[in-house]
Amino acid sequence: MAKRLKGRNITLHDMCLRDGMHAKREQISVAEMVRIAKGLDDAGIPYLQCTHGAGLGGNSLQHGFALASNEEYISAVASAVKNAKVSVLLLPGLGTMRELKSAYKEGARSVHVATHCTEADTSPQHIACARELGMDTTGFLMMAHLNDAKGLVKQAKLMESYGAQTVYVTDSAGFMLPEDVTERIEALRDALDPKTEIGFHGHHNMGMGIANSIAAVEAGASRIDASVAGMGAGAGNTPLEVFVAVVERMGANTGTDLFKLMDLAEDVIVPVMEKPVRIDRDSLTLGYAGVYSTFLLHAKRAAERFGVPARDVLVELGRKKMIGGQEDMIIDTAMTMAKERGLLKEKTLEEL
Ligand SMILES: C[C@H](O)CC(=O)C(=O)O
Ligand SMILES: [Mn+2]
Repeated sequence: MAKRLKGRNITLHDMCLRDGMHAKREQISVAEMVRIAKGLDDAGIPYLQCTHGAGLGGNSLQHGFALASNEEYISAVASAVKNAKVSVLLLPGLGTMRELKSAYKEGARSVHVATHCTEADTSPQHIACARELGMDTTGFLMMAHLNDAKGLVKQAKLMESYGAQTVYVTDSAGFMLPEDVTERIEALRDALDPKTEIGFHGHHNMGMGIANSIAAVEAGASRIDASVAGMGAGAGNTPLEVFVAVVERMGANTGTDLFKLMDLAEDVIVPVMEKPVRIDRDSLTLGYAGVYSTFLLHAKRAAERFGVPARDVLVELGRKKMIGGQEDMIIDTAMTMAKERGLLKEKTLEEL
């Protein structure tokens, strides 16, 4: 039987030093970042993302404070790697063009400019600025399950018109099933310029990270985000070394060294994790209910504070279709639920 991905080239983008920051409550040290980045570089990973979990401008009360500034992380990692390109995440509004220029100065050469899947029109200045700097520029449509294929095409075309060289379908909630991915990526592939690359960023909350990324490649994506050992928000990103093993068996080329990646996962990244990044009751709920993976630890904290099960809070956040940037609504939701359940007395509410 012919190998389904025979001859396909896949460009991998590792996320463990950016999405993985969510799983570590932003507490990865510069030394740990450098060690992991060297390992990724040595294993042939072409792009690795490294910033605060929420990207440039992410250090804040809302999103938490990292152990170092983005500039410190980027500069240390960029000078430690030989071949890999260092990338950053930028959510327009949280990160600014000033911060993008500063990241470039420290050595960042690629950027994911990220917007909600219906709000590409908040990104033209940041995409144009990245192109002026000569960066590899991606438009990154988050929570893509909340827009249908036709709607996503409209948003992707906007990003392409602003100068994005790649447009990503981003399954921030780990909600999608392979057919959802196929439909969206095929629609983008049909509508965008053949020179524009298409990417897919998956979360493993429903155990679909590998299957969804394969569906994306089969439908025309050439760039895949993943994390060695899966270190990322929720149940983590598509586990990179597992993806490499599977697609190699299917005949694709990633240009990476699988055994080096396995060793890096086992010997370096897993020991750095605070808790195992895995599918458990709460991370599975993220996927099932369609909730932004980044909300997991915020929801667990709010649930504990107000005595409501985290799963109930997450289901409610999914029902309300809360999106990135609405982190304060997690506390509001948990508090309202506690009040409705008679767990909060008015006096206690005032004290809060
Ligand atoms: C800020 C988010 O963590 C971006 C991301 O990785 C996603 O939406 O998924
Ligand atoms: Mn993510």
